[in-house]
Amino acid sequence: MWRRRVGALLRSPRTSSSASSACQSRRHHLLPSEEPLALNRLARLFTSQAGSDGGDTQKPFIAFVLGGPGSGKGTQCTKIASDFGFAHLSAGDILRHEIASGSEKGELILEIIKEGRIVPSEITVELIRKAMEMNNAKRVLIDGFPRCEENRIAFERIVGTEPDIVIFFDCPEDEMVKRLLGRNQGRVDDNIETIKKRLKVFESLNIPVVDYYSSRGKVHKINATGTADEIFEAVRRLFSSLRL
Ligand SMILES: Nc1ncnc2c1ncn2[C@@H]1O[C@H](COP(=O)(O)OP(=O)(O)O)[C@@H](O)[C@H]1O
Ligand SMILES: Nc1ccn([C@H]2C[C@H](O)[C@@H](COP(=O)(O)OP(=O)(O)O)O2)c(=O)n1
Ligand SMILES: [Mg+2]
Repeated sequence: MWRRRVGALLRSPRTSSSASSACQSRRHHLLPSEEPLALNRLARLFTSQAGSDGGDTQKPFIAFVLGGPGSGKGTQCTKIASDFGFAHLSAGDILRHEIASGSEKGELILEIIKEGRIVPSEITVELIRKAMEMNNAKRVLIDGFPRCEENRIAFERIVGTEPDIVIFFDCPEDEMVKRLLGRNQGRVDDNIETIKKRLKVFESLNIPVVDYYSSRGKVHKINATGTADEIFEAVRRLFSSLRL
């Protein structure tokens, strides 16, 4: 079911009209023989223990996962996906996938990420929307999103819904810097100059989003110091208490 949906998505006018020219030409000339490859390539974007239920289009349970760069969002999301049957959509991974595609949009994204800035929300939200549509999971973690007020508003406008909960991993800055400098994933933004810019962006643009959701009673703050397993114990208690 969802493979048909993805096939349609790759051919859909919306996809081709919203894609940049380079991205568009790639999709227009996608040969039938290449389509399964493209579907598999796109499907690898997310890790889903929930698996797609192949047809239920009710609104999924959505958890936004926030925290500074290096606070452990990706590490904890992997554990949550595995233990609680969530699809893990990492906004950063989705953007890096677009970079890897060689599209014009990807080139723009790369320049922005190198400078530690935030990608225009229409780009990020459209990519997240497509990943959600392809996945069709009942439970979704959106990792590293929203990064700013514009992200939040664009999600509500384009996806048409709000998160059920927001997880905020609270980690001291020096610990985040230490973790990022030790991440060794070859990322263009894990150098001290860019890290400093990203931390400023986090304080100035991301924290106000946490405050917004706090005012609506949606934030669950987790102390993100200690080992990954120790932190996950608190995460496990939280998710076990949810009526999923
Ligand atoms: N509790 C922890 N203690 C020490 N290192 C951690 C911890 N959690 C994650 N890390 C490591 O820190 C780095 C950043 O973690 P990651 O999950 O990518 O954070 P984020 O997605 O918030 O940037 C990774 O190298 C990861 O292995
Ligand atoms: N909602 C988002 C998420 C990430 N980005 C950009 C800006 C971020 O510094 C980079 C990397 O994001 P990612 O979530 O992978 O970064 P960390 O895992 O927190 O280190 O991507 C964005 O512009 N908008
Ligand atoms: Mg991450």
